[in-house]
Amino acid sequence: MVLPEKHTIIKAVPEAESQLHEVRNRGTAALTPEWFEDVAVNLSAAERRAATLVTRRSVKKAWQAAWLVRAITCIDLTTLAGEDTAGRVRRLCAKAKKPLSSELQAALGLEEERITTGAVCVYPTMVPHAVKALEGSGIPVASVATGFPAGLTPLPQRLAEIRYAVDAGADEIDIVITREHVLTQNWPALYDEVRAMREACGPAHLKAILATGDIATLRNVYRASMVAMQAGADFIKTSTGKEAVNAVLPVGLTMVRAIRDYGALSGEIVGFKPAGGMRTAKDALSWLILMKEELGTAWTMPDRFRLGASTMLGDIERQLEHYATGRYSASYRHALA
Ligand SMILES: O=C[C@H](O)COP(=O)(O)O
Repeated sequence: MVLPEKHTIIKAVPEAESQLHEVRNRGTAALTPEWFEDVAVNLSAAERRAATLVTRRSVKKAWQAAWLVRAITCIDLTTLAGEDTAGRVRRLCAKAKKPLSSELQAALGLEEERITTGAVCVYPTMVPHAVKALEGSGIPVASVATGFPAGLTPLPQRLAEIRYAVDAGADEIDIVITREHVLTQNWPALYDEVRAMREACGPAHLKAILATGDIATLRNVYRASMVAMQAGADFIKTSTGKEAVNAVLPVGLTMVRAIRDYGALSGEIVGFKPAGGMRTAKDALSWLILMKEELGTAWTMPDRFRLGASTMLGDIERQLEHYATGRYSASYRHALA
């Protein structure tokens, strides 16, 4: 069955190999506090804006299916568990290479399209397994590093961990920042730390995890976002998935406004990755709406937007299956992701 809206859905599939933005964020030559020290963030205004963004705009039918396909292409399919094994990583990579069954792709009119997730995200010692399993697929391997999730190991070890993951073949490094630097407003220390991490990454893209659930206020979130970007982060990311509060929209709104402001001041482009606690297709749609409304369509593509999630793909598959067949499949059929 080819749906009449086929073209709407096909347009959702980004060009192949577009996961990594070619142009890196150069950051600023030195910490520039004038860009953030006087900025205030109003919590209730951010909450109101985040709530109306997702209720005002509803995405239906073919458009919804299209957006869900786009969401898949932006997922950093993640496993960050103590019980990770080579086998588990290989299964995850197989899912990343083919997130939708051939039948479902055909039912959506996408049989000719190459649909993959945006990346696979793993712990450093799992990188070699992921690199091998994804060889030739063009899917980037992302590795967390720097003492993830707390980041409280000495800096030389954290930098060595980045180099280990890059040497093993990671294309992207998800670093965690020292939350204490934010809580004590020690912006020079945060800038220097992220700069050193960016150096250690070499050609690998750096995603800076701010662990926003740990840094108390939206003002801190805005400031930490600015400092990480000034230090050369290619992406800023909300959370590790291990904090008590992970990706939430008012925080995301604050971060994307910081990306917008930083872009206007520096001319540089930085991507955004909400991560942690996102489980449903509806979550994916909410974040895509936020990106489109605040930063425009270019920020709904995998080179500028990723969804860090270990389990969201399963619900997206179910919703797409419902769209294509009118029936919901049992969730156990989509157990892996
Ligand atoms: O970066 C990704 C997160 O660790 C995934 O969190 P999650 O398991 O809550 O989806």
